Amino acid sequence: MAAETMLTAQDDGELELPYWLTSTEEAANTTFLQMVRRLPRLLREAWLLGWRASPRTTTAVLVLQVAAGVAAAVGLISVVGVLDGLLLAGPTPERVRAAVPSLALLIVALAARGLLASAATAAHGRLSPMVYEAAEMRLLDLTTRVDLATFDDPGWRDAMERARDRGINAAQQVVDHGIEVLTHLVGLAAAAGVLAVLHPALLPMLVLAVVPTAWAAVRSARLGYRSKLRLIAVWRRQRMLAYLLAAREPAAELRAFTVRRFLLTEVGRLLRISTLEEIRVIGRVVRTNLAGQALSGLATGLAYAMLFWLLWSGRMELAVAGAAAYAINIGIGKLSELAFTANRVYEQGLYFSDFQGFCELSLARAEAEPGLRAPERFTEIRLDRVTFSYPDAERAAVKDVSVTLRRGQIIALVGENGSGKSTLAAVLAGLYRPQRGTVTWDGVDVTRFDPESVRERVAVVMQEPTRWPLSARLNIAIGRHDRPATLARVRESAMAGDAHEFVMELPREYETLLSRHFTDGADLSGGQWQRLAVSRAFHRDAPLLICDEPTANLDARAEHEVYRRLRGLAAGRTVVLITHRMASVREADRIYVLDHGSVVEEGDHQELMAAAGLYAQLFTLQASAYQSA
Ligand SMILES: Nc1ncnc2c1ncn2[C@@H]1O[C@H](COP(=O)(O)OP(=O)(O)OP(=O)(O)O)[C@@H](O)[C@H]1O
Repeated sequence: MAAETMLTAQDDGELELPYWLTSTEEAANTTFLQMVRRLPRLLREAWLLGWRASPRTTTAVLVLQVAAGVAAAVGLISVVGVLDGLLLAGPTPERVRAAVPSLALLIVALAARGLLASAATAAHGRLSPMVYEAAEMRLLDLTTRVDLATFDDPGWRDAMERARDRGINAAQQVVDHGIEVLTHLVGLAAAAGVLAVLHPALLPMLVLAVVPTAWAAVRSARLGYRSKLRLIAVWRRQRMLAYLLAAREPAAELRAFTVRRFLLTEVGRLLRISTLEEIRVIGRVVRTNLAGQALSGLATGLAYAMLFWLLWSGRMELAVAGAAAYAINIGIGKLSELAFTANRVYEQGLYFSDFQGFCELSLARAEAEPGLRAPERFTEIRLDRVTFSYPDAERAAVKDVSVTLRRGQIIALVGENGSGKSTLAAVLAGLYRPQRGTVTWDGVDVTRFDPESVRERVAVVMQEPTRWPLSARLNIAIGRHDRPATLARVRESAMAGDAHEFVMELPREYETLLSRHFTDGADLSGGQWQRLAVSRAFHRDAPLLICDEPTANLDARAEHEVYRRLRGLAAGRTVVLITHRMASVREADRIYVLDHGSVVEEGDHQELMAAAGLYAQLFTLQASAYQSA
């Protein structure tokens, strides 16, 4: 059974996946030192990210956080002053008096730190969602800017999934933790400065105490990231299947084919794999952190032992030792916080690099936008020896095809399933760029036109039209969303597409929301959706209309109507028609017959019938089926 062979988790929890579920990406092999070296770049990127979202708020957060850090540092120095004063030799009132100025400074510093930290938190609270918004918008902008072929590239889709999955959040967190790192750095500088003044030998002890914790944190982050990298394809598939189990559209087929158990088993298997992997990783993370903490504890003990030795051997005064003990305590706290937040920056930086990687990849794949706009109308579109292959495909979907479309003509593309008709239509619509050959509009190569302007001259009725979760009116008007659409115009388009009648029967007529996912939403039948798609294409009012099986779901009357109107529309326009219904093709001005991506016959109906080739075969087969029925 397929489910049996799909995925297996070995006893030790290692992943064994089919080839299409493994990520080809190399795992993160960063070492601790590399992480430390990477930190300044990440902090700079965090700054840039915040700056792009809001320069004012980013500056405010930074200034306030650093000022709060400075106030905390002043507080620390004044505590040392207080201890110094209190632990002096001499009568108590004098010692108290000596400590008073430092105490006053401590109170002022604490109050200032409180105020500054609150203001910083408020500014930070504003900045964080702004960064999220900017990151999400950037991702969506780039996702929609790449050409359609990129969407068929599994590598790009994997990168997009990773960027979507954690990248946007990571962008926000890199900024959040990046700011905290700066604050802790200021605090640490104060503690280290105090210690260096009190006794320089104590400083390395401080560092020694924190290195193991930092190492453990970085190693844990890396373990987690590597495991996520390995699991990303598993999650993607699991989410896809979980969506199908919960979505409305496949609900009927799911029950009719009683595939519930089969799919549940698949989802369960995928979940099991990720659970096993996560349990395995968490075990290793806990062991790593335990080792880090034990070593840190040992080093802290050593720092205090050194302090006692300095005191015992008379190398340090009691007052100084008291202040040093306090500074060590604070310093270790600051260093731990710094290690923790720096590691958070590094950890999120790994996911953030997915976000950046995706942005770079998409920018490289973004369509070129030459300044020349496609002409409003054309007389002739010519495809000359065009070849197009999908990414990773072994065989070209369209091979060496030459086609000429003239204004006012109806051109039909026929052929068996998979012969390349839809792909050729997509090339005509400017959705795919051929790898070989040229497409010219009145002699000008389309690559010289802004691709968006080419597509503006084309209206397409897709094989599976998109069911936009919008009102019936907008589902038609979206065909020309850039122009104001009066209800009268929308109604006209609906009439042309034979959709007006059923729309008027909907509870709120043109304002009815066409989505069952919302209250009061309505759904349409397959044929009604198709008529709406035809209306949308009519509404687009473009010189080139491409209809990819526009009538597959239509009843005989509706089909007849659509073709009658299509013929009417062809005057002054060009219509490309893809259909398996040979009777609808008869009246086309020119028919191209495709087989395995190549044009094998062309001509009008009479010529092709006379040639007695593939077209005649397909036509006679259908005609005889009708006659015998
Ligand atoms: N997005 C895609 N990615 C990879 N290969 C694809 C993609 N779409 C189609 N193909 C492949 O390209 C070839 C031509 O497909 P196309 O959809 O153009 O055929 P068609 O003639 O329109 O078929 P049908 O009559 O079934 O609609 C097929 O072998 C198909 O497997």
